[in-house]
This record gives sequence, structure tokens and C-alpha cells, in this order.
Amino acid sequence: MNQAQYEQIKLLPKIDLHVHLDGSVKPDTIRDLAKSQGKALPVASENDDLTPWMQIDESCTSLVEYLSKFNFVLPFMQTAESLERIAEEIVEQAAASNCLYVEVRFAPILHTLEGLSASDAIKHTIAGLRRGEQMFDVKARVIVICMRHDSIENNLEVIDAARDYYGKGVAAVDLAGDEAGFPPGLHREVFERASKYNLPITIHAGEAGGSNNVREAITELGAARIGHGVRITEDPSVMELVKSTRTPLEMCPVSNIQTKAVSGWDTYPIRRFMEEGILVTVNTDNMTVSGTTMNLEFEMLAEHCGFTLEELAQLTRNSAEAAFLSEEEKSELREAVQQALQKLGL
Ligand SMILES: O=c1[nH]cnc2c1ncn2[C@@H]1O[C@H](CO)[C@@H](O)[C@H]1O
Ligand SMILES: [Zn+2]
Repeated sequence: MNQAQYEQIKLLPKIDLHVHLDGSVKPDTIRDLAKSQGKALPVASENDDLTPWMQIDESCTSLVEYLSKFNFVLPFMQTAESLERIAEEIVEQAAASNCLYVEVRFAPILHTLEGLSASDAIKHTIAGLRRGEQMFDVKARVIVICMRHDSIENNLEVIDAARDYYGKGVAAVDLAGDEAGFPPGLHREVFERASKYNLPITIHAGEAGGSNNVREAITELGAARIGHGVRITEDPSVMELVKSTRTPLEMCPVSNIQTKAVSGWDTYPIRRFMEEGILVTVNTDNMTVSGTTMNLEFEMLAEHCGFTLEELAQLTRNSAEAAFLSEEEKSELREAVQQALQKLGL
């Protein structure tokens, strides 16, 4: 790929279906929030860069280590104002990569340490996204996360809160956290309730756990999409299941390499999945923790996996298909993607 083609990558329309709110906070925003909330920061000078506290480096050996980075930001994300600002700024960052649509996920329970309820946390995150939508002309929805280490009782409450906002900003529910320690089956009852409410479900699986978690997520938890899923390569029958059910994979290449879900770019299975006819999408996971953007994810695929502009364009078309939107909204998004691609001669 030459310089002109890299410029073209920036212009491609994109869609991020898998981006965590608390993993995508701008370091300068944490500095402002610490000041306005009267909380201390673990740095010597006011102007020290907070990025090293918020971003993982190549030395990361596992998902659990990666997840430890989230402890730094969460104390500053316990108020209505902080959630609204951070949500709005995610839309701003998405716009900078030319995203037309984002599904921003977060776990309301992690934001209830200073008096907000799960429902309040959802309400304010939606309000921030709405502001971002207006300002940056990017469509945005929320995916509500249940945490794997949390109790069934709490997660049932989270599902109830998500239901109240379904179609009013919330698009789906998810299960995230330490996959190796907590397999999906532990939360069967939680996702039975989500299914009863007709809430669309995506589940993080096949990242730090084996392919059997993907099977369980699809066949027993009702997942309509899978977060990551890179480890389905371990079992051809699970690859077949993903393919035959047309379950989209929300792949997050930069993050997958950092958490050691895969050993490196040379073994990254995205091209293989596409050739097998699996519906793959490409996403950021955590813009700050992973130090990535949608532009960078596309550049990495061009550089390491030889993706052409046409193949990158197809990823955006796939994401439009996989979006948790009503049929009507999905057609609009498809149309917007097509128009943007046509302008680029694709
Ligand atoms: O790649 C991931 N796999 C599993 N869990 C994750 C990943 N990225 C973030 N979180 C978890 O989701 C929570 C809510 O956003 C984060 O606090 C983090 O614990
Ligand atoms: Zn994730």
C-alpha cells in the first residue's frame, strides 16, 4: 500500500460496533474530571501525561492484565456529567475516523459507586451520545454490559434497566470481563431474561476462552453476534456453527494481539474467516487502552494482512449488516455507506 492509499483509508466510511466507553476516555478528560471532582491523580505534576496509566503496552500477557487498566478511569466516571462528556467525546473520536455509526458499550454497574443507579448511568450515557450525534453527525447507540464476575441478581437488574431504554438509545446487551475465570454458562438465566424481553444479545467469547464458549454463547445464551471470536479456529465445528448461523464476529485486531488472544499478525485469522464466508466486522474495542482508532485498525489490516481498499470497504458493508438497528434504520445506514463508497469510486 502506498501513501495515497493510506490517505484513502482515512476517507473510507467506517462503523465501530465494539467500543467500550471506559476503555476510550481521553487522558486530558480524566485530568479535567479529577480537578472538577476534587480527586487526586497519581502523577507528580499537573501536566504529566496520563496516557501511560490508561494504555497497555506490548508487555501485556493476558486479558486479565489488560483489564487492570480500567481501574484507573472508573473512579472518575461515577457522575452524570462525566458519563455525558465521555460518551459525547467517543462520538467525536469516531467522527475523526470517518465513522458513520457506533455502538458504544459500557457496564452500568461499574458506575454506581457514588449514588447513580444502573438506570441513571444508562440515561446519562445515552444523553451524551445524543449530544455527540448532533455535533458530529455520527449515529450512536448503547450496548449495555453485564459483567462476568458480577452476581446473577445484579445482572438481572442490569437487563431490566436495559429493557427500559431499548429502542430509546439502547440497542442490545452483552457479557464482558474475565472470560477465562467466568464462562458464559454462569449467566444463562440472565440472558434467558434478555431473550424473553427480545433484547438483541452479543457476548464476548473466544477471546481469553476457548471456542466452546462461542458455541455456548450462540446455542445456549442466544447471542446474535460474538465479541472477538478469534479462537473459533480451534474447532472446525464451531467455525461451521458461526458460518451456518451467519453470526457476525466483532473482531478487534489491535486488542486481540495485545491480550494474546492470538500470537501475532501472521496468525491473525481474519482473512481465513472471510474466505470461509464468515461475516466479520472490525472494531476498536478500547481506543485509549489499546491506543487505537478505526483508521489505525484499517491501516494495520492493510499493512499486516494485505487488505485492499475494496476489502476494507467490504468490512464496513458487513458492519452495516451486523448493526443492532431496526430494518428501516439499517437500510438508511446501508445507503449512507454505499453513497460514501461511491464517492471514492468503490
Ligand atoms: O476485550 C475485552 N474483553 C472482555 N472484557 C472487556 C474487554 N474490554 C473491556 N472489557 C471490560 O468491559 C468493561 C465495561 O466496559 C470494562 O471495565 C472491562 O472490564
Ligand atoms: Zn470488548
